[in-house]
Order: sequence, then structure tokens, then C-alpha cells
Amino acid sequence: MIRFEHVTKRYPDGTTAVDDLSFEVAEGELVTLVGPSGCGKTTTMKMVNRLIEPTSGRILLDGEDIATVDPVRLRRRIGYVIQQVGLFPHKTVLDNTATVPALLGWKRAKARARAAELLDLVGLDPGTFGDRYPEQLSGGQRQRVGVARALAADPPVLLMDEPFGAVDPVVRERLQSEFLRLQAAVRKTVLFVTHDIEEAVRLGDRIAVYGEGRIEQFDPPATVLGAPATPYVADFVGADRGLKRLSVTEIQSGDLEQPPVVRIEDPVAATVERLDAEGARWAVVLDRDGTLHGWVSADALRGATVKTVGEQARRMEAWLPVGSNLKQAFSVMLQHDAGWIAVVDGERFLGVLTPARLHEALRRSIDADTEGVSRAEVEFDSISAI
Ligand SMILES: Nc1ncnc2c1ncn2[C@@H]1O[C@H](COP(=O)(O)OP(=O)(O)OP(=O)(O)O)[C@@H](O)[C@H]1O
Repeated sequence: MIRFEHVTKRYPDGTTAVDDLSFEVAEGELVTLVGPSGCGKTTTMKMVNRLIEPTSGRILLDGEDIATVDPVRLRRRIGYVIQQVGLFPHKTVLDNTATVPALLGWKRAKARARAAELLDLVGLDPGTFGDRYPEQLSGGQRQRVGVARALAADPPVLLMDEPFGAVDPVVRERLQSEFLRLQAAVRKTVLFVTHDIEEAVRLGDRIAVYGEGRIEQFDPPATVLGAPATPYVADFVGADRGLKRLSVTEIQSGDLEQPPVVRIEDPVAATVERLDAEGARWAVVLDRDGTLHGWVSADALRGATVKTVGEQARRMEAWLPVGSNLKQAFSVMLQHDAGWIAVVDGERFLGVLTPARLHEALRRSIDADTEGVSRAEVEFDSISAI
């Protein structure tokens, strides 16, 4: 969709901002450009909508060399979101959002209807916010209007230059989550500039890690964190990359432990016998329809005067759907002070994740990336196995 071919940008004062850059962004892909200040991220981005012209090399959009396309026409295909948002202070939120459709000559009613739809999409009720002026919004709300405005003419490509850089960390996280949800729905081809590696990891399908004017590594987040291509990248992603990696490593069914499973209607006496025979101290309890109900300890059953397991079982709040990431799992464990969490696939109980299994899953995924094999193929010794 977007293709850089040996692109170099040298400014008149001799600064080489971008040096022989070649990479490709697929349709519907979100690529984050991350790196320290002055490494050429913004220059890269501005060459795509021709706010800056390359010194040499070509940039293709959908196979077409953008140097041959009229810049104004080109920009209609490209939404642009910047940190300072750049909303018109004298226009209402609705009119700001309708700017590009209005420029494109849409009828006013149609442009405003589209704007209202987009405000809704970015989580701003058009009835409440549509008639306000930018100064009557919070920083986070202004950023959302910026995103809505960029999407108004439904461009296939979005360029986003530190769009969430000016808001506090809590709002920033919320905007990131909202943007991920939005992107899952609209599937634009996105170049997203940030100097924050956490943001790059969270949002990017792939990350381009910039050194000075060059890309040092161009890979999915898990690979950048697990197998940094150069010492520079390792240094940039930081010593705590194992922690960051938690958020990009999914729970897979192979990571789970299989404790004994009983049903709420099972008789207590037989269940105690079974757990004793298996040497198990507790079991997962399922409802009659097979959905997760909770858990029960063998000791509690032993002392129980009730007839069925269900009467003694405790509810299980600590659970997650399969495919959630290890950071979420760790967070749920801490939140519920739980020694393990249940993992479900829709209604179906799949197994439990313990801290030891979580650690193992993390190590497996790091080794898998380093060795270029799948996670299931990784074998290692662990202290718990000794
Ligand atoms: N108009 C210009 N003339 C000369 N040098 C420039 C010009 N614009 C940018 N540069 C230089 O080009 C290099 C890359 O700048 P660019 O803005 O692309 O970096 P960046 O990675 O986006 O940085 P930041 O994160 O600080 O925005 C820097 O050294 C910068 O000083």
C-alpha cells in the first residue's frame, strides 16, 4: 500500500534526516515509527503526503509514484492527525469534523451527518459535543475530534504524528484503547509516529525502530522486544523489555495447566475420593451447562455437611478469555489476589494459568522468537522441573 524505495531526504543545510530508506506498509496495517528525537520519523511521514519532498528515491501509494500525483488530490486520500490537533477555534466541533467533506464539495447536510457519525465513532456524543467550540473540550476530547476529522472523508491511509503526545498518561492509555478498537473496525493503513516504545508496542502490527535517519529493525512488537536486531535496539527498548513483552504475548491453550474438573451437581463424598486419589488439593467447578462456576478445595469438601459440590464451591472472578495477553493475566491475578486464573474460550473452560505457567509462556515466546521456531517447539529446563 505504502512503499518507500531508497528514499533519502537531505535538507539544504546538509542535514540528512532520512538515509536510503526502504520499507513497505501493507493495506490495513498499522506501523509505528519509533525512535529518539530528531531521528527522522516526522520527515518520513511528511514525505508521504508531500509536505516534504524527498531528495532521492520514490514513494509509492497503491503502486502509484506519489511524485506524479497532484499534492492536493493526494492529501484527500490521506488523513493526517498531529499532536497540536490544529482544530479551527472559531468553528464548532461538528464543523471542524466536517472540514474535509466540505472541502470536497459534499452537501452541507451530508457532511454534517457524516461528521456526527464519526464523532460517535470516536466516543463523543454529537448531541453533547457537536455544537461546542474546541476551547470547551478537554485535551483528550480534542484529540478524538482530530482523529474523527482525519477519518471524515474515509481516506484509505492515515498519518498520525504523536497524536496522543500532549495528554496525560491515563487519558493517553484510554485514547490508545479506543483507537485500537476503531482501527479494528475501519482497518486503515496507518503510519503512526511516536517516541514512546510502550505506545509503539501496544499499537503497532509492526514497529520501525529508527536510529539516525535509518531503520534499525522493522518487525512485529514481540520480535522487537524478544529478539532486538542490534545492540542499539536492545538499548532503546530497554532492560525491562521482558515486562513490556507481557503485553504482546498471548495466552495459548498449550500454556495452561489442567486441574481436576468437577460439576456443581457432583456428590461431595465421591468427589473427595476422586481428588484424594488424584492427590489434588482443589478442583475447578463447572455449572450444569459446562460453563465456569468456580472452584472448591478438597479440604472444604472433606469437612462439608452438604451433598453436592455446588453448595461448597466458591465463585471464580479471576478468569480471562484465551488470547488475552500475559500482562492482563498478571493484572487479574494481582487484582483478585489469586494463585491462578481460569482461561475460557467463549463459554468453554480451557484450563488455568498459574504464575509458573505464565513465566514459562513468557520464556517460551522469547526463545521462540530468538530461535525462529514456534512456541510449542521450545524446550527448556526450569527450576520447577528439577
Ligand atoms: N527544515 C529543516 N531543515 C533542516 N533540518 C531539518 C529540517 N526539518 C528537520 N530537520 C532535521 O532533520 C532531522 C530529522 O527531523 P525529524 O523532524 O524528522 O525528526 P523526528 O524523529 O520526527 O524528531 P521528533 O521526535 O523530535 O519530532 C533532525 O536532525 C532535524 O533537526
